[in-house]
Amino acid sequence: MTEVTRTYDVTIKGLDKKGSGTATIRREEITGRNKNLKVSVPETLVGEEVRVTVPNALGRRRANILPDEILKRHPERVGPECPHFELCGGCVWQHWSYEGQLKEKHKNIVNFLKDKDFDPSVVQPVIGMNEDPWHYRNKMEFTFGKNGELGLHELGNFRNVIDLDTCLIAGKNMTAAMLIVSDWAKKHELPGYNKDTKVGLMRHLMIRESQITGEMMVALFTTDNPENHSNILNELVEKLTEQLPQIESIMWMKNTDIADRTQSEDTTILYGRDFIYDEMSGYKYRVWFDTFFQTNPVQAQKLVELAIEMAEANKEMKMIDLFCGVGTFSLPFANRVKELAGIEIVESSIESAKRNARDNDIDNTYFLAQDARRGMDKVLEEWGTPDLVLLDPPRSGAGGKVMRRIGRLQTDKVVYVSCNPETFAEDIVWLREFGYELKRVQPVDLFPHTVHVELVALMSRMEE
Ligand SMILES: C[S@@+](CC[C@H](N)C(=O)[O-])C[C@H]1O[C@@H](n2cnc3c(N)ncnc32)[C@H](O)[C@@H]1O
Repeated sequence: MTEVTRTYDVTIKGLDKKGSGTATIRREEITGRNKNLKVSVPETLVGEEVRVTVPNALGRRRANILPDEILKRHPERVGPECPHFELCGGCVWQHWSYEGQLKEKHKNIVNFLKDKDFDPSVVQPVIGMNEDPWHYRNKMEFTFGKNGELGLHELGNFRNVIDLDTCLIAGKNMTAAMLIVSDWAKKHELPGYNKDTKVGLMRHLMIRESQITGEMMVALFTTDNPENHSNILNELVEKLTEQLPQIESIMWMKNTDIADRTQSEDTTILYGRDFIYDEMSGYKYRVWFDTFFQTNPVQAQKLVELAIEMAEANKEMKMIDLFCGVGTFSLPFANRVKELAGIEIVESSIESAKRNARDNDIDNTYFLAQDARRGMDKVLEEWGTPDLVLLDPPRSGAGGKVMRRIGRLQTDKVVYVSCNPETFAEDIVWLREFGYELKRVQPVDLFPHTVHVELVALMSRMEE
């Protein structure tokens, strides 16, 4: 029998890493043999019965398909708040009650730890944004579509852009700025960049907004020089600054690289300066367009407070802040310890960390721009041995070499801040080998309505 487009009713059995429901469909192929097709069904929940239409796809073993209909609803299913939810790839769990999302995030952490034989009872309930889990982001990157749309990528399709008129996770002023740029670009029929043909002018729009100082940055990423568009740029600057006087930086970036990233070969300041001031935990930071700065400041501040509490830092201690970025943890810690060494691979972040320390009258820090492993060797040689290590690696984790290096130091405590429970669980296996015990894991939800979760964990050296 020939395989054709067919509709199936399936039960969602689990969730994949992207937060989509998963199910298996047994179906007859052209050869007459029955084969399994694994389907990922976004916007569904475990236990739900859903109807899906599977397109004709011979020999395919996996498919990603939006549901036609939910036949049996999960009790925690809620109506999405955002009108763009169904198509927009920005947040994947708006159909799930916030409480349900937090329980799932907790369960994921517990499961990753169980897999590595850690005691899961040390995992505390996730600290969420229960009062208001919306408009939490201080940075957004929007994309221009090839037909002039401006918004976020379509769910499961990076070629298409959803033309947004609202975004419920972005700060409200950020949406207002996005709409001003969107109207301006459409009025002047500025062509969006086509990723296939590599032709077109407008690529990305980055907006930053400090929730404390209120300062905003608007950065346009394009394929051309601003001089070729000078007749329409004043209009944009006037509109933005009239309606949003808190904007302190408007920039035009030229980016002709094929990589689909917000990077700049040549930056032109159209208005104000090339950075904004932000604040976190009471410390002042300069934030450039390419600075890694925690995107949910309300919750990030909780991470910092938890790390301080777990570390029990005191003025006798020397500590290393590994993967320190611009110093989000370094500055508050530096005021509590004798000396702090920060290590980070991105040179501009280290320059920024040094400047942030100076701006905040902190003079007991030593910052080094180097990769974590070599940086540790150099710090130990030139600066000395720490009494405490704090690490906050990227999603890929710190890796065995770095973790063994930390383990060999035999500090009493290691505080690990993680944005990926899977790599966190893999990394801390190494510390266990060096005699450390997992004492406490406190998850914090920095990204409501997405699958991501952060955590702070305390590892202590076991008594001999
Ligand atoms: C999750 S961020 C944390 C930054 C900082 N702790 C904060 O909260 O702002 C991870 C940082 O690790 C840095 N990084 C990535 N790979 C690295 C490596 N191999 N060695 C050192 N730093 C690295 C990134 O540039 C980034 O700043």
